[in-house]
Formats: sequence, C-alpha cells, structure tokens
Amino acid sequence: MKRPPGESISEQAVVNALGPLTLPGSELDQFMASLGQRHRSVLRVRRDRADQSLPYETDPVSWYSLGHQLINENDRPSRHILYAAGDYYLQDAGSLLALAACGADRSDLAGLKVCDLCAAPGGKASGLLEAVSDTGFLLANEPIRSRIAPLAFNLARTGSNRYAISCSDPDDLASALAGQFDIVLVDAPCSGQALMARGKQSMSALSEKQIVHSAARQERILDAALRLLRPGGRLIYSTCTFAVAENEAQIDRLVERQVAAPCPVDRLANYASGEATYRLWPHRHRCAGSFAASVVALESHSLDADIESNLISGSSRKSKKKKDRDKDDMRVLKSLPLDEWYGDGVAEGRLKVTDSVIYGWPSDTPDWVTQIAMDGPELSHRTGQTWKPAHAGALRSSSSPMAVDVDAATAAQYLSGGTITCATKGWHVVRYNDRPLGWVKSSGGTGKNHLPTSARFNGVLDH
Ligand SMILES: C[S@@+](CC[C@H](N)C(=O)[O-])C[C@H]1O[C@@H](n2cnc3c(N)ncnc32)[C@H](O)[C@@H]1O
Repeated sequence: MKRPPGESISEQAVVNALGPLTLPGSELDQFMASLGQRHRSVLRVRRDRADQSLPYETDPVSWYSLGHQLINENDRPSRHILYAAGDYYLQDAGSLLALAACGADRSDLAGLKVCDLCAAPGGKASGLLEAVSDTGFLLANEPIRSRIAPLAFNLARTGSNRYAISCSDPDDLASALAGQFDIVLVDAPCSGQALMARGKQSMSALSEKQIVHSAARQERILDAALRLLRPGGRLIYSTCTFAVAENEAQIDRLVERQVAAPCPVDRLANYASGEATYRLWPHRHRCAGSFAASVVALESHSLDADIESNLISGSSRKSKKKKDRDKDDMRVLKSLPLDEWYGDGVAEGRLKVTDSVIYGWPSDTPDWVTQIAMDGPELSHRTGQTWKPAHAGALRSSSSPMAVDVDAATAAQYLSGGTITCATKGWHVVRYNDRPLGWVKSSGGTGKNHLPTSARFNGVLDH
C-alpha cells in the first residue's frame, strides 16, 4: 500500500521496527530523514557490454562492478536507445547487494544451476541469468501468476535461452526438485520498509503485525529454499526492509537449527552486520537500503522417489493420449521454418509445444524443465491459425541469419513502432549496434513492425 503524501514517520515506530539493532542518536536522525528521500535508480550494465562507454557521467557502485550511479540530475537513462536495446537495466542500487552476494558480476555462477525462488519482476533474475552464462541454467519461480509476464519480458531481454519460469508455491517446488540447485536466491516478500522512501509503502510497513506476518512467511520460504539446494549449495537471502526479525534473525534461526552455516562474502565485509549478513542503509549508501545474507546448506536432500520416476522415466511410460499429442506437436514443429528464423539448429534442442506457444531450450538443459516450466524462452506463438516467430526468439543472442542492421535513427523509429526499409521478403530481425531488437515482416520493400506493444517506446528516444 502506498504511503499517503505528508504521512509522517514516528521515531518510536522506527525504533520498534528495527528491533534489537540500535543506531546511535545522530545516525537515527539521519536514517529517519532518509526514509522520506527518493534515491535515483542506477544503471546495471549487461555483462557483455561492460566495456562499452556509457552516454552518461557516472560513479561506480562500490559493491557491484556492473553498477553505475548517475552524477547529473538531468540525465534520463530510461529514454535512451541503449536502454531500449537492453544494454543496461535500471534498478535501485540496494538490489545489487544480493547480486553481489551471489557473485553475479564475476564468473562465480558460470555453469551452475541457480534458482531464484521469488523472482518477479526479474530485476535480480535477469542479472543471474546473464551470470550463469552459456553452460548454467536459471529457474525463476514466481508464485503469483499475474507477475509472470513482466518476469518473462525481463528474462527474454537478456537474449539467453537458458532459463525456465515456474509458478509454484516454494514448498511444492522443493518437493518436486529437492537437491537440484547449486545456488538458491530468496529475495523474499517483506514488510518493505526501504520502499517507504519511494512512496511505495505505507507506515504499516513498520507495524509489528506486518513484521510478524512477513517473518512467518519468510521462514516457510527459507525452509523450502534449503530443500532445493544440493548439500554444500549456497542460499542467498535478501530483503528490502530493516527489521532484524526479517533479516539477521532469519539467518540465526537456520544456523541454530544446524541446517545451514554462515558463508561470509569477503567483498562485502564493509557492509557486514553479522558473520555473513550485510546491510545497506539509505543514509549511508545512496540507495533505498537492503539486506543480504549468505549461508551454505548442511542437510542432504535427494529427489523424492515418486517424483524422480515421474520426471525421469515418465517418457518411457507414455499413454496413448500422450503419444498422439507428441505426434501433433511433431507435425506443428515440422511445419515451421525454425532454422530459417533462428539458424542455429534450434529444433535439435529441448522443445515444448502448447496450444499457443513453442518454447525452446538448449539440449543440455535439465530433464525436469519441460514439466516444471509454465513459461520460458519462446520460439513461436500462434495467432489464429498462424504460427509466428516470437519476440523473445528475436532477442536470442544467436540471432537470425535474416538480420537487417540499422542506424540509431532507424532503430529509434522501429522501437517506437515504425516500419523500416527492407528489400528482401520474409521475417527479419532488426539489429542495432549488434543488438537484436525484434522482428519485421517484409513483403519486399517495407518491413512491417512486429514488436509487441510492451516492447515499444512512446515518444522520442535519445541516441
Ligand atoms: C521482493 S519481490 C522480488 C523481487 C525480484 N527478486 C526482483 O529483483 O525483481 C518478492 C516476490 O515474492 C513473491 N512472493 C509472494 N509470496 C511468495 C511466497 N509465498 N513464496 C515465494 N514468493 C512469494 C512476490 O509476488 C514478489 O514477486
């Protein structure tokens, strides 16, 4: 719930909400004042664009090497063509603490299986997906169905196809995929006290009722997260709130029960609030504030026998109905020019056909993906009786052989919904600065714009 304009924040409510953590007098005043201040989003640059110079003057974000703080008040990075092309993301610098704890700006996650258990809208999941690189895999889970679309959009923007999106309660997911992950991120739903500064949260964020309610939910999610990890796997926990009950106390509980052990992140030592817990404060760190912790899972979990047999040998016990469905799927797949659209042997990967969407993963993705995924890297979608190439497919890193390179002015026009000149007939990927932007379909002369509405930009883009 949003904070009504002018609603004042009481000192006692803040002190109560923090719990056992005390800030010295003058610092408490600064903290209180900062709760009402907005902080500008920072730029998180795509890993493969880390060396490219930015069109703005920036300071580095100390805790995350891909983060850049804007210096000039008047810069509008959300209006720049590089933003529209996905070269950087805009998010609060506090969000980068959890990514730093995961090591997502380094090579730490390459090749690993990572689960983001509370993933929408995907600010962190998109950073994790870039970091698992060409050999790892990300499962992004979000139990609230209405939040899947923005998550899917943000993951597609990375150009990777090494992810799946599930929409499960964490406990159900842990029963299905126990012990499958090297890293689980729990960016938990919380009382959201750091969001008060952005006016996105009311004073109730400080109430005991809200904190107790959030802490109980966090306990359940963390227990499920540990079950998802292989023994020795790492759990990163984060919130955007200040209450100890939702932060350090959650980690203490896991350590006391001996199901997890602290796993300090050396690079974050300057922000430590405990052995492996870290805090950013709005009055100290030019961000809304956030918490992150890192622990290693101690218990061993194995796949539930029934689920394992469903997941792994399900295909050898196919019913007639299923076999018929597979035949239909094959017919659809054979009728589509996937190689012509994508040109990278995509049809040899792991595919899933639904009534209206075809998803495509690389062949080395985990066996359970097609059963767990309710969304993922789209290759094609059906409008009426016609299957068309999917926008997400255009954004795949290995883009179509039928690409048209355009200059900045043409790219800006395309991103605003305009047509482009395209001499050859058929589907083409529009590319600017080596970055695929989306599809046009040309009848020989003019390429008709097939950008989905959600990917279009209103107004003039800077370039
Ligand atoms: C803090 S937000 C996550 C933000 C996201 N990680 C990002 O960086 O963009 C918490 C998410 O948890 C989801 N959520 C709510 N209840 C949940 C539950 N019981 N288990 C897991 N996730 C839950 C919310 O819908 C919300 O999308």
